[in-house]
This record gives sequence, C-alpha cells and structure tokens, in this order.
Amino acid sequence: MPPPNDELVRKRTSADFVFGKVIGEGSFSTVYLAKDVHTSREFAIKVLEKRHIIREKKTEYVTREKKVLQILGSSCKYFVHLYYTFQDTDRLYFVLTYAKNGELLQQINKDGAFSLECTKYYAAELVLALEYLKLKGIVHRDLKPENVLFDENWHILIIDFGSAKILGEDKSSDEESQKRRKYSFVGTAQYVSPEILNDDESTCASDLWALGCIIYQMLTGQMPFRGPSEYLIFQKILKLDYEFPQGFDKVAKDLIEKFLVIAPSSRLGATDQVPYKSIREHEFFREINWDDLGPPPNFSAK
Ligand SMILES: Nc1ncnc2c1ncn2[C@@H]1O[C@H](COP(=O)(O)OP(=O)(O)OP(=O)(O)O)[C@@H](O)[C@H]1O
Ligand SMILES: O=C(O)[C@@H]1CCC(=O)N(CCc2ccc(Cl)cc2)[C@H]1c1ccccc1Cl
Repeated sequence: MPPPNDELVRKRTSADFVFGKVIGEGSFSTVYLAKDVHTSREFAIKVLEKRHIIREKKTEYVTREKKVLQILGSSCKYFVHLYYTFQDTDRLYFVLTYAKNGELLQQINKDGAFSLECTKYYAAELVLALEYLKLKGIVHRDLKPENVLFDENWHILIIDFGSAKILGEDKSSDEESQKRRKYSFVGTAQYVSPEILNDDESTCASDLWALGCIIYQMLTGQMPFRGPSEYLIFQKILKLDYEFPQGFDKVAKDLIEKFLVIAPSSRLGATDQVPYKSIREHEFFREINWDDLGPPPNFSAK
C-alpha cells in the first residue's frame, strides 16, 4: 500500500499559498486571489479576522458558512466549492473556487439589462442551483446579484452562505438565543421576502421570492422594490408595491408575478419536490433543455 499522497492529507496552512491581489471585501472578510505553491492552481481565499468576528458577535455566522459549504460539497457546479479551511492565531481562512468573471450585479449594470435569451439562460441556471439547495435542505436567505458570481466559463457560482438556514437543524430553545434569532435581521432589504420581514419561518420559497427579484432586475436593470430607506422598501415589499415598465415581456411578467407572491406556499414551485417541475414547465423556459443548458449566451446579444 503506497503511503498516502502527502499533499492530499496534510492540513494546509497559509504557507501553502502565494497571496495575490485583493479581489473583494466583505463586512468581516477580505478575499484574495491566491495560488497553491505546489500546483499553481488559483483559488479565492476568504480571510476573516477573529478579533473582528468576536467583537461583532458573528462567530455563529462563520461556523454556519463553513457547515453549509461542507454540506453543499462539490456535486453542483453552480456553487463555490470550499477546498480547505485553516486558521492561525488571528485569522480564519476559507480556500474557495475562484470566480474569475465577477458579479452578476456588475454585468447587469455594465449592460444596463440582459437580453431575454440571456435572462432565460441564467434564470435556468439559478433554478437548477435552487433545486440543489432544496435537495440539500438549505435556504440561502440572501440571494442577490452581488452573491451570484461567474466562473471562467461564464457559469454562475453562488457565494455567501453566512445567512443560510439548514432546514431541520434543531435550534437551541433557550430564551436568549430565541430572542437573538428573532431580532437578527437576515438578508438584504431589496431582496428580502415578506415572511422574513414578518419574522415567520423562512423556507426554500424565500429563495424563490429572491429569484423573482433577480429575474426582474436582469430584464430591467432595476430592483423591483427600491426606495430611499430600508423601512420604505419593506413597506413596498409587504404591500407588493412594484410595477413593470411599458412593453415588458408578457411571459416574463407572468413568471415574475408568480414568484412575487406574499404567501410563500403560493409561489410557483413552492409545493414542488425536486425538480421544480411547475417552474420548469412555465412558458418562460419553453426553449430550455433542462438536461443540457448548453454554453452561456453572449451577453451583448440583444
Ligand atoms: N469565490 C470568490 N471568487 C471571487 N470573488 C469572490 C469570491 N468570494 C467572494 N468574492 C468577492 O469578495 C467580496 C466579499 O465576499 P464575502 O462573501 O467574503 O463577503 P460578503 O459576505 O459578500 O460580505 P458581507 O459579509 O457584507 O455579506 C464579494 O463581494 C465578492 O465580490
Ligand atoms: O468549524 C470548524 O470546522 C473549525 C473547528 C475548530 C476551530 O477552532 N474553528 C475555528 C472556530 C472559530 C470561529 C470563529 C472565531 Cl472568531 C474563532 C474561532 C473552526 C474553523 C477553522 C478554520 C476555518 C473556519 C472555522 Cl469555522
């Protein structure tokens, strides 16, 4: 029996990587482009300062992200993969797939809006990604164009699982943590679903609400619920106060209206198992071959 390949089993440290430029900053993190010294493979390494996490009481957020990334594993290509984690006295390190082509948000803003063909393709990739999350019993809870990146082949890579929920995970029942959880706001105002605002149970249908917001934004370049303050945005969400521009594609409008429904269980797909059959069968996805989406379309193809 040959000895195990040292590189496969040895715990990594920061000495195994050459750290390059900063490719992003989070509230608690700095993300670097890095190269494995042994293989020259490129990774994104998310580095978190322990002092900052402790001061902001975000330890649970960090351990949750690691746990969710481990549950997701590597069998769905639409999620960033966690290769290694390690730590030193002051920092935690997450070695992740490097999403070479930036954020969906940047692409939408650069183009102003996507073509219908391009929107259908990326909406289909998002549907396949959400089917996998449902299969794994995970709710992302902060799905938005900033958290959808592109890999080197322009396929989506979803990141940022610190706010995610693991369904069926028994929550500590003590009063303190119940109170903390009740008032710990989750997500980003413009994409948050009504049930999260009403402090009701968030389920996979919460991610379907966000999907509706993202499809609207890909086609218009704007978020459906926008306003000068979070409070006013929340008001609009709870009153379903949004509108479609003149001449908006009717089939796309019908699909979005079926996701942006206040009652989570009434959203298109909410009562499906996996796959999201009623979403896949919607007219909007008529040209999609769900078994092979083919190569991504050229963005600027109008
Ligand atoms: N795997 C990756 N490949 C390329 N860029 C990445 C990757 N992960 C994160 N980034 C970039 O780094 C930035 C920070 O990401 P990170 O997930 O650490 O913080 P965040 O969770 O988005 O911030 P916050 O904690 O405020 O929500 C992101 O905006 C993204 O652009
Ligand atoms: O959850 C884990 O798998 C390990 C378990 C062992 C361990 O010590 N850590 C670090 C725990 C931790 C989390 C936050 C802070 Cl501020 C400090 C330590 C965890 C860890 C190590 C490296 C990178 C991330 C994490 Cl969460």
